[in-house]
Amino acid sequence: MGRRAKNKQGDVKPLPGTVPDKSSTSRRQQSKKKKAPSTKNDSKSIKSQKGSLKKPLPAHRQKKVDIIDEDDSDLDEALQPGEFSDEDVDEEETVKVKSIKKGKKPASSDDEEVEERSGPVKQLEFSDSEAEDEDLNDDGEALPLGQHAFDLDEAPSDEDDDEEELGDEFDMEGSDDEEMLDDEFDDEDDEEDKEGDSAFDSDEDAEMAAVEEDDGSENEEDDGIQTNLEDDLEETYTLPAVDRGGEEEEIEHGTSLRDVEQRMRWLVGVCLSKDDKMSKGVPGKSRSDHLLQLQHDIATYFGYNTFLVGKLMKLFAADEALAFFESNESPRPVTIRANTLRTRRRDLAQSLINRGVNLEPIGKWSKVGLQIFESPVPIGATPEYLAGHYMLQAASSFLPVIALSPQPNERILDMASAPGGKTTYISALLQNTGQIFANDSNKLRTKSLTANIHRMGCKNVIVCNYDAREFPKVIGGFDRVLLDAPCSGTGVISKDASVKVNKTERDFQLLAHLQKQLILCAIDSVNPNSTTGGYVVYSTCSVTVDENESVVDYALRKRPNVKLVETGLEFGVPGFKSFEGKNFNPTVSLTRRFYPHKHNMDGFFVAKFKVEKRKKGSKSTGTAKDEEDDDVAQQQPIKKLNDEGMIVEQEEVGDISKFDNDEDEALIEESKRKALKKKGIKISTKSTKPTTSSAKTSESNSTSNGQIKVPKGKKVTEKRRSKA
Ligand SMILES: C[S@@+](CC[C@H](N)C(=O)[O-])C[C@H]1O[C@@H](n2cnc3c(N)ncnc32)[C@H](O)[C@@H]1O
Repeated sequence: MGRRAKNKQGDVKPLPGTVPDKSSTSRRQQSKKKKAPSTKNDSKSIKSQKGSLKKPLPAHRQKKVDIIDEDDSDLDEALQPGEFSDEDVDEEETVKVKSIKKGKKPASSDDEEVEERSGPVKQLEFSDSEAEDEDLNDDGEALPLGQHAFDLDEAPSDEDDDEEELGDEFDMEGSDDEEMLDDEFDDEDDEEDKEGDSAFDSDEDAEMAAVEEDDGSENEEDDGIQTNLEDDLEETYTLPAVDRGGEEEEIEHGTSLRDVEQRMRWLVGVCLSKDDKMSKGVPGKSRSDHLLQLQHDIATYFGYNTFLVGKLMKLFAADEALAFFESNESPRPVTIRANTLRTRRRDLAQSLINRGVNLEPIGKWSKVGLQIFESPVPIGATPEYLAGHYMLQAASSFLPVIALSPQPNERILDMASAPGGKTTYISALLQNTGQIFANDSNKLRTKSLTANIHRMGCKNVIVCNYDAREFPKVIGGFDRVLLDAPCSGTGVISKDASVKVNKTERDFQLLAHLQKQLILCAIDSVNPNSTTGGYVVYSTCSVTVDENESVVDYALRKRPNVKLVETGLEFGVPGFKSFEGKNFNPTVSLTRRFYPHKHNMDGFFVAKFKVEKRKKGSKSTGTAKDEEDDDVAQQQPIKKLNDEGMIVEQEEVGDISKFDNDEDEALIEESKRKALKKKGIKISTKSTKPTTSSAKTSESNSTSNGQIKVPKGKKVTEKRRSKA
């Protein structure tokens, strides 16, 4: 059981919709509650997954690892609403980590620790040589270090355009067709729609009405009710939230959090029961009633708003939902990524072991990851860290880069890249060849990005500061594009508990809208003629369907020239093919979901698209902005360069497709002139006017395929690759 919510010492705090009946039977019934049997066995049914990180030790065996990352000290200020970054949290100043790895004796006292540190240097054995065999992925391309080839079937084509309108994106109605999340190793054909298993997807009301009629009473004291809990229960539970119709009201005064926990576990067992008559539950109450109470109890116990609990419960069966919420109460493992531009993982591991760090490889799926169990030194301030030998990086954050599978000499766009965990990984996989355009719309965050790029020794990165919806107008024709989208952060609640209470339905709508705009821009920024690539990877650190499968399905509908392909990831559960009554493109099952309770890593989502050439006369040739016609698009200000090359808000949303090269050139010249002036070099205005050579420069700023080359200036921190 995870740690309790903050309000554990007091009485149950009122939460919207968690309603006790203060006056009548409900209250009376509450006082008669008895401990419910634990549903721990139910939770056990959630399998531990391949690729999972090692589970945390009990709290008393945990020690602190100090993580000090100076580079990211300004990230919190810089982070804007809706811009949750998994990396930010990875690089918090202090993180509790698991102390001792499985099978190793924990240091039980400080003396023992000292002894261990000064003892003989441990030798790590790495079975996976970092320099060895070059794997090939399913497209025949060489997989970079840290990746394995998997024999995966070719994804079915989705060339047939689905003309379905985007009308019900935000439909929150209950579903009668919701998939259970299957074990990822199950054959897809074996996947079953387990209707009714997933929280809130079964409507039992009609049946329960019949049951009520039969019973002739809703009174739980009715002797006629038979449950298999009777031996244990003198009296049964009540459903206070349900008894008051779920209205917002003061709740359950005097009910301890312990009582709520017990009822919550009991409710899980009731909701999982296959018995349509709900004989294990409160007489006269439907499955929906029990689920509603479970939602309220989870919200109360773990300190969420009921809206978010309801939204997240829809993803899981009741026992898995509880496991998910419990896992959000404990920290994920501290992991680092060895920077192969500066060192090898085995050398890094040895150096850290010499400092007394207890670590081991992250798992077979990565050749560069290390899991840190305990460290006597701040892991974000070791000499190795400062020298750029590693990045503090959540395990989940490796996944989109592995899926992207960048190949040497390619041109890559990382659309939302700060603070650069993934950018620097891509750079390492490219072995400092090619070019990475690392973009982020948040100017302050690009500082951390730039700092990380320098620390890690990345020489192939160009930092840009645009609203990513301006791509590909800024520059296009990329071999691969990573869109690690701004999201709600529902996958990283263990790192940012504020998500529990600060998200509304509107937030999810706005984020999904932005993500849909961004994904079309990502697709349009890819060169479909790329000989080595032609891929987009979309990822979020959120588990909601709105931000994941819905966005992917939207992209498939709007861009008939793209199809989903295998991510190449060894584990993760398939994305939902349908949700809340809405069917997605069946290939959406090629996307992968990752969960804290299954994989012991942050909740994450990864999808990989192959971008093909557009067929002549095919639809959807407009920009992402053209295609979003509701008011949300208009709320996003477009930015442009000021005369110092800085991004500034533009009052009117102009047509970004109408780039004015002359105007750009004048701005660039003016910017150069100011920069020189700052250095004390004065140039007459005359000399800055376009000359033949500058005209040539201007000309050469447009490539044959219409891309606008990025001029040398503030935004360009590294030289461009010659390939372009
Ligand atoms: C999940 S974080 C990216 C983390 C990053 N990929 C990494 O691995 O370190 C999302 C980022 O999107 C940026 N962002 C938000 N809206 C954006 C937009 N319209 N265009 C570009 N970047 C945006 C935020 O500033 C934030 O840094």
